[in-house]
Amino acid sequence: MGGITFVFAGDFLQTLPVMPKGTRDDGVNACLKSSPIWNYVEKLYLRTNMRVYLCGGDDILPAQLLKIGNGTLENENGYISVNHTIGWVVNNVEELISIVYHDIFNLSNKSYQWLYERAIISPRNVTAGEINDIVLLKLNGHSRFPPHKLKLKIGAPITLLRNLQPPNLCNGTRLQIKSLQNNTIEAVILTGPPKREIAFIPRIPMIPSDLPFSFKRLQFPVKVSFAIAINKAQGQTFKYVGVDLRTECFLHGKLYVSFSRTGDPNHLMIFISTGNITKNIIYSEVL
Ligand SMILES: Nc1ncnc2c1ncn2[C@@H]1O[C@H](COP(=O)(O)OP(=O)(O)OP(=O)(O)O)[C@@H](O)[C@H]1O
Repeated sequence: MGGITFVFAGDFLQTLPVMPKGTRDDGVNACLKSSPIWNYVEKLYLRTNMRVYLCGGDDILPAQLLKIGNGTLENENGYISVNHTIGWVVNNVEELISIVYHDIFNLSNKSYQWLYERAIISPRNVTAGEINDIVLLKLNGHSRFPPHKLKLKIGAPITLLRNLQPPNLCNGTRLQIKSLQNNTIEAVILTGPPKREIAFIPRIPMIPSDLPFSFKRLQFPVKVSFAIAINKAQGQTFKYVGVDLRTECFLHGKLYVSFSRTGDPNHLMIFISTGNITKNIIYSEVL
């Protein structure tokens, strides 16, 4: 390797690289562990769960999370039963929203921190989108753009979908809308070192990647983010988290990622459409 030292950081309990329409083998093959260089990597381990430690938690939650990640908390059908050592099971999606976004009608009176420290996470973009629509309806004001295009309201959190101006404005950066113009969104950055800085987001040419033919549209590269997909939540830390399990986690590591975004089980609310039992898929070959 020409004497250059590379440092890789990762957690194989978490989701694998996303391979569009990929099989289990495709995901596993894209993982660093499948690379020929893996045998030459010196492994170092970080064993303290800092999220839980900072919340003053004991060893119960970290141990439970590791069991979920390693698949040792499962019963024989690959399902696990969720109890208060992990989080609190709520009765429906409305309850999930009203606990995580308590008093959302008053958003304009809440601090910037209030929005920054909470999120609902969901296995699929479409279910996250449904929750965003429900929460947006609770906010005062009208959507500035025609609803079939993009529903946005002042005060709502948004996530950038493109690298606009690294390092401040990257794919995944969260912001809060301050004002909406026809061709720009004024927003305050919620995440990372530039938090609290004001940014102006323009419409940019975007080419949809999920269609069999390609065309360009001038669009705002943003998505409302009261609720986000689990893959977008990976790497993030929140104080209050709602996990929407109306649909099951369908790939390796998704359940572990969703349950490990906060350090306090009393701040983790979970809605499971099948009671308190949910699927936990683990690919043992990447552990
Ligand atoms: N040594 C530390 N001292 C204080 N806080 C820390 C330390 N390490 C991590 N944290 C805090 O713990 C939280 C998780 O840290 P970080 O995101 O770096 O961990 P991670 O292993 O990448 O997590 P994950 O992969 O699960 O997303 C963050 O809020 C971070 O600020």
